[in-house]
Amino acid sequence: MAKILFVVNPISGDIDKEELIEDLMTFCRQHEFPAELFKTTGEKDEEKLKGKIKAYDPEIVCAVGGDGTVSLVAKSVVKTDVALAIIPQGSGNGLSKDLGIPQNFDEALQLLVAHQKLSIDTLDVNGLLSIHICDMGFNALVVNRFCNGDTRGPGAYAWIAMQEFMGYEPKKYTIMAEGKTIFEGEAFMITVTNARAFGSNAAINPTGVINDGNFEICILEPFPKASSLGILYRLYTDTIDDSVYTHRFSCSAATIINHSGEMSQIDGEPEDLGNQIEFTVQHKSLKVILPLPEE
Ligand SMILES: Nc1ncnc2c1ncn2[C@@H]1O[C@H](COP(=O)(O)OP(=O)(O)OP(=O)(O)O)[C@@H](O)[C@H]1O
Repeated sequence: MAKILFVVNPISGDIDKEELIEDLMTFCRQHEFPAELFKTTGEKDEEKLKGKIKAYDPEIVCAVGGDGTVSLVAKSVVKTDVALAIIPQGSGNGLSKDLGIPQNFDEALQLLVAHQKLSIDTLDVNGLLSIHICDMGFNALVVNRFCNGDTRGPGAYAWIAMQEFMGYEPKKYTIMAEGKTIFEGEAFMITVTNARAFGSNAAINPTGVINDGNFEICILEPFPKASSLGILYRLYTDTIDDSVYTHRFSCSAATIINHSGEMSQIDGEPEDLGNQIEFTVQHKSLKVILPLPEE
């Protein structure tokens, strides 16, 4: 039976985890899975988790939290044989949705019994790992304010986005890939991703494939406020390519000059990536636990 380490974030998604931890342990006893628990504290979690994985030597490390918790586990198991499982308990749960992992607790837990393992691509961003979405511009600002605020949950994120939207000034970027400049100018946001959609289900990269050896750069140029609803509609109907304000470019390596030097975000966590940001795909570098293919 697979040896499992559960990594539980006690604060993610504003959800109390005590009862849930009981359920996890009962489930493992019922299925005779050897299992241990690692609770995050928000302080030196990566260092402590790596130590725990080395000592316990699990086959599966299961993230029980939001995108930040999933990212923490991914950093600890990337380029190893240890597989990442996800029980979504966050505000957005972006990667788990993109991977087709059930959002319901009991269904996600059942994946530990019957699943397939798939190796997916990740991104190296100035030496940091991105498993889902890295962006610069408007969303990064909202993520930054969300992470520094006191309130969690999807409502808090949407509230901050509404507050910031009206006054947001687009920033200047230069994007180079495959030996040429592919974009130079102002943008509302630049999203670099291997996946399809944000945790809100807004599909910024509707044709993204998570293990094809390429990632996409999605440019949302400045747009009149009157066009916002139209852009939102396109994001939620997989038709963002039809907008005159967007471009997508597929590549395996790129450099972005973020002229304003404003904060970026990687997988839901604010990051100061400086002015020059280098992206490289890490092909099939992360093993993930997924639902069995449909028959
Ligand atoms: N015990 C803790 N106390 C305070 N902060 C914590 C604790 N454990 C983890 N954190 C912080 O929680 C953040 C990660 O939260 P996570 O992304 O899992 O949930 P979320 O933000 O609610 O959901 P999502 O990312 O899906 O929107 C990290 O910033 C991490 O430092």
